[in-house]
Amino acid sequence: MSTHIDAPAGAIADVVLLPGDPLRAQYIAETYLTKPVRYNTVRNAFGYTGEYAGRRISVQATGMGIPSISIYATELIQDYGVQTLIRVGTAGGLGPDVHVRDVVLAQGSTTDSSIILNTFGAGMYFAPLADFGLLHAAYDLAGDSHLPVQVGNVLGEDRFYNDEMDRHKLIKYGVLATEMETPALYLLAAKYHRRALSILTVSNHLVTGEETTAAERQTSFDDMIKLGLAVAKQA
Ligand SMILES: O=P(O)(O)O[C@H]1O[C@H](CO)[C@@H](O)[C@H]1O
Ligand SMILES: O=c1cc[nH]c(=O)[nH]1
Repeated sequence: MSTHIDAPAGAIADVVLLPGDPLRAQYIAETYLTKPVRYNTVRNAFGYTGEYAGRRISVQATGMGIPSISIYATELIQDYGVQTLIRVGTAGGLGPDVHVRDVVLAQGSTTDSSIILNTFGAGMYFAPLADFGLLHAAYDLAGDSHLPVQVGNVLGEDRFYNDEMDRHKLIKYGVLATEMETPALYLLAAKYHRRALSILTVSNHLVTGEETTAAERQTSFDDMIKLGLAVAKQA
């Protein structure tokens, strides 16, 4: 076991889907995996391993924000040897061409977090990027299933409530959507030479105020989850 994951060695697959919400982890495991076994309940950050189309896959809840996903991603990599990490999360729309229920593939992640500064020191602005192979596979698989996706830069924010940030400048520079974990996931993947991708569903729009109903949210979550599983199956 590791500090935050109470699973024996070998209980976690080499590819893991990472939702923030533990109940989304449970939903993915119970809806899509055959023979799912829950390997973690520490802090209710549920983790499951099962099979999807013959491929062994795990699903681990990460909680919200960079500190929380950093704990789970680091332990999955260091203590359980996980090679491929695919976040399946929600995001707030920013760009004018982004709408609720859209699926966004995070090619890169801009951030106001100090993790880049704390890793590289002043004057070096490392760009956290998705693994190109996973991104390419996700884009192709989405096309195969006629699921429109947007690909680009997302904001990985330190705060959910932040009325001091000028997001309009970021929108002018093409940032599509905002969420709270991707820069840490991509940074850790780079550090440990692992593969990572964030697939996001737009649940609300910060500029237009567009919202989803619970039923619509569920459908678009399913599109994202199925895409994440299809990418994981190939990984
Ligand atoms: O839906 P999840 O995966 O938790 O992701 C988004 O939702 C949370 C905020 O409500 C943050 O974790 C953000 O990144
Ligand atoms: O971080 C997030 C996630 C969903 N919606 C937002 O507005 N922000």
